[in-house]
Amino acid sequence: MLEFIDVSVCFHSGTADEKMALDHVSLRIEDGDFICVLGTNGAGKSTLLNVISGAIPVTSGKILLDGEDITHLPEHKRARAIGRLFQDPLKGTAPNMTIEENLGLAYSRGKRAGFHRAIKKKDRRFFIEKLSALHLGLEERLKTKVGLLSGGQRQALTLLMATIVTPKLLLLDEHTAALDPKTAASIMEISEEIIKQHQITTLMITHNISQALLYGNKTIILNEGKIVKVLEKEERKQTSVEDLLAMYDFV
Ligand SMILES: Nc1ncnc2c1ncn2[C@@H]1O[C@H](COP(=O)(O)OP(=O)(O)OP(=O)(O)O)[C@@H](O)[C@H]1O
Repeated sequence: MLEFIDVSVCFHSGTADEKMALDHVSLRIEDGDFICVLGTNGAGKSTLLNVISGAIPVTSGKILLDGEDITHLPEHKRARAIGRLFQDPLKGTAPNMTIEENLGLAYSRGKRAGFHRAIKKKDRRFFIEKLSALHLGLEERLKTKVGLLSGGQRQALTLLMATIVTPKLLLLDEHTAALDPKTAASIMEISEEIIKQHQITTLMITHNISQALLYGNKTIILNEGKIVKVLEKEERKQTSVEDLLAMYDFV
């Protein structure tokens, strides 16, 4: 379970550019929750994910993961428990390394031998099995350098890398936004399958309102650094895209 207790993030405090990107946010994310995060540009969505991953520090408040205070835990230490995907498919994989080397790195996350762990036959079989499940033919291309893959193939690989050791939390930051509609739909389908199969607690930022009501079990709406709405259960089922558009200005 992830808990935000009165978390604020203020950029350029005390200057003319002062910006309260998160404004006293309190939130409880239960194990297995799959939460879609909506909000206008600048609402604070990426900042929310950035403070969870440790990419930026909080100004005040606390973040607890499974009861442990991770507020000041460095990003690299949180990375063992938190998988993250960005809009840009080029982030998250090493282009000059092969598919199997990239998977090997992700697989050794949290293991003692770390970077230097050699890829064993058993690992290779496991990678082939995982890649086959993506239905992109990548299992035939273990020795291909990742820089040669298309955006969609690369995003699928990043998703696999982020989840090959099941994370406590998965953060998806508009991870299909840069892909063509067909590839985006396929990556979304693969994401949902992996999340469901391993019951991964997930936060997904999207600008697609119908997607935000369709996927996962909760939808939260951020505005000016505050959570202005949490939709779940019956209320979520009965909310339409038109309702949300009428309530909030998602420009
Ligand atoms: N590193 C930073 N330094 C200064 N200001 C920042 C920084 N990161 C974000 N901000 C500001 O904080 C506010 C929230 O930004 P954030 O990126 O979290 O919004 P967002 O909801 O993800 O927007 P978008 O949908 O455009 O990606 C914005 O006004 C932004 O300009």
